[in-house]
Amino acid sequence: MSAATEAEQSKRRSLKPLSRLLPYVMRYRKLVAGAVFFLGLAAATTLALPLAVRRMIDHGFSAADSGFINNYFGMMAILAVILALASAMRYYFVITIGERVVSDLRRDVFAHVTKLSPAFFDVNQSGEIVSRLTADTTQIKSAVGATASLALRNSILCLGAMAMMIATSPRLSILVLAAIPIIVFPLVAFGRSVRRRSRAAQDTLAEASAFAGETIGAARTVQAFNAEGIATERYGAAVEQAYEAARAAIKSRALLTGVAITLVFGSIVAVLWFGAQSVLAGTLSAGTLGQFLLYSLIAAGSMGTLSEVWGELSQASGAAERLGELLQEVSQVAAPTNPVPLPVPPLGRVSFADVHFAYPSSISRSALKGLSFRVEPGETVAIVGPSGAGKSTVFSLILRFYDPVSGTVRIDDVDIREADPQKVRARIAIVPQDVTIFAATIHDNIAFGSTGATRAMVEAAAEAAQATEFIQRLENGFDTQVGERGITLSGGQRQRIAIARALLRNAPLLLLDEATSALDAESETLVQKALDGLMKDRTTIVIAHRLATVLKADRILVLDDGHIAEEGTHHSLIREGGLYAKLARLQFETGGSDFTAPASE
Ligand SMILES: Nc1ncnc2c1ncn2[C@@H]1O[C@H](COP(=O)(O)OP(=O)(O)OP(=O)(O)O)[C@@H](O)[C@H]1O
Repeated sequence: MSAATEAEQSKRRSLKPLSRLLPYVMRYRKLVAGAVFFLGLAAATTLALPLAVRRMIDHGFSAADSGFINNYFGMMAILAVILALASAMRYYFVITIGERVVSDLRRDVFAHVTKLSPAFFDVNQSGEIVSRLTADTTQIKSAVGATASLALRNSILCLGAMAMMIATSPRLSILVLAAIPIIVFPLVAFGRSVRRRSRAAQDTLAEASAFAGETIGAARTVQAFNAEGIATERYGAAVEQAYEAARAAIKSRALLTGVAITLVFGSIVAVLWFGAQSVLAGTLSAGTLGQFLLYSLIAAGSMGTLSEVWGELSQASGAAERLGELLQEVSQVAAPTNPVPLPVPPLGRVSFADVHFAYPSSISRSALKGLSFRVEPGETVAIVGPSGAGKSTVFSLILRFYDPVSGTVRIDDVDIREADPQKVRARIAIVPQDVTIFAATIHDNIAFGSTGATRAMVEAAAEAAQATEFIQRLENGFDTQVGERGITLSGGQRQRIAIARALLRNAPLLLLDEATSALDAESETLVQKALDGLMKDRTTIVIAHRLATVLKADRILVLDDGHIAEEGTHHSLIREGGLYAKLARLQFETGGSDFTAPASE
């Protein structure tokens, strides 16, 4: 085993990460107090039962003593009722704590993750994060609730039963103590192998699940390529592998159970044999032996449970550690302690001053190389340039998804690194190329990001975005539920929803990434009209793909390899005969409507 995996193993075995959960648990002191009280009561009642049994055996069953026997049976019945009540209450408190803590944890992790900068999402898969949010928290739920209470109950029972064993018969207890190492050592060794194998089984299953998630998410593509068979085969093979891994784990576990029972009961039988000899010799009463037997059964049973619980707790500890890492992740674009306020009313001015930038995930390749430009309030500026020139990167920096390596990005004359990112983004409306539609109603999709928007405002935005007509034709109008990722809407409809969303936000600065996919003439006209309404009276920076858009712009910035290669109007740039003229010529020659596609040459 390599040093790294060994370190990882010992880490996995440590339960320390579970202490991270303590503050969550301690928020609910009353629940914890209730759980501990009933846990103690149930354990004490269980430990009291064998005492009653001994008195009964020793007293013997003779008809003359029916009153005495009745008393004892009455007491046992009362103990049973207390045990039942205490167990029910313990269950209620313990499980409620688990559910409560995990709900809080899920909310906290989600809130934290959604605030992390895009640099985090460049290197972390969303599927994995979601799995942490669901699978890891579920593991913690059982750990904090049921498993922790099992561990505590059985620890109390085990210690209590052992103490009672010593009190009952010190001589027999010494024999039991001598047997413990014989039982424990093989079990610990076996337990390790079981854990290793269960871990392997879990990992294989996680891989199979990831594949299933990806394939089901892309069901359309899979069917279009007739790849259902291959996908099923691959999934089948992965599931089979997970089965084999699980079977290996089950085998070791079965063996562990067999060995454990043999050792534990073998030892008990041996100890009892000695006990029986003592009873025969008259040095021990039969009742005491019975009492001892019951305590050793309780101790053995609770030890068995503890060994199982240990495995579950160490799994939960791994989950707590992963979630802890996620919670410790620091956003790279946090707000400064004393943010500089942005001027009121907003101006709508943007400037880049000698901005150099490389994505954190590919730091050696500069995406922007000394970019400088200025966009004045109310201006419409088009950015054009070959694919990969850095156009989308400009938008990402304006939105402060990333910070420049050097140079300054200013909005309304304030360096956005010194402002609160939320305040900066509140001044920006964006219509991206790939519109994100959520699985919600049309109304909620338009109102997304505009808290407090009234129904009338949403409808007015839809009207201005030329969307009312198609929305009204939907089954439930604005209350129609759209499918995941807006799958039930056409491309043009999705764009108009995005435009309505941006209109409703009513921000002074509009970032528009024109869609490259061609719409039919009617949709195109509607989208164009909607956009004209949106761009009116605000500063607009548009990544332009259409001639109509560049013709309308006050100014065109031609971006090439992370810097501004040319600047001017359509006509002046054509006259210059540089990169823009080449891009435009290619467009006319091919008759296409996309400016950026012809990147080569
Ligand atoms: N998240 C990212 N992580 C690492 N590199 C990136 C990331 N996004 C873009 N890049 C790289 O940065 C450079 C500029 O990309 P950008 O997306 O800004 O180009 P673009 O001009 O918008 O291109 P297109 O017209 O094709 O969308 C490219 O070389 C690209 O590979």
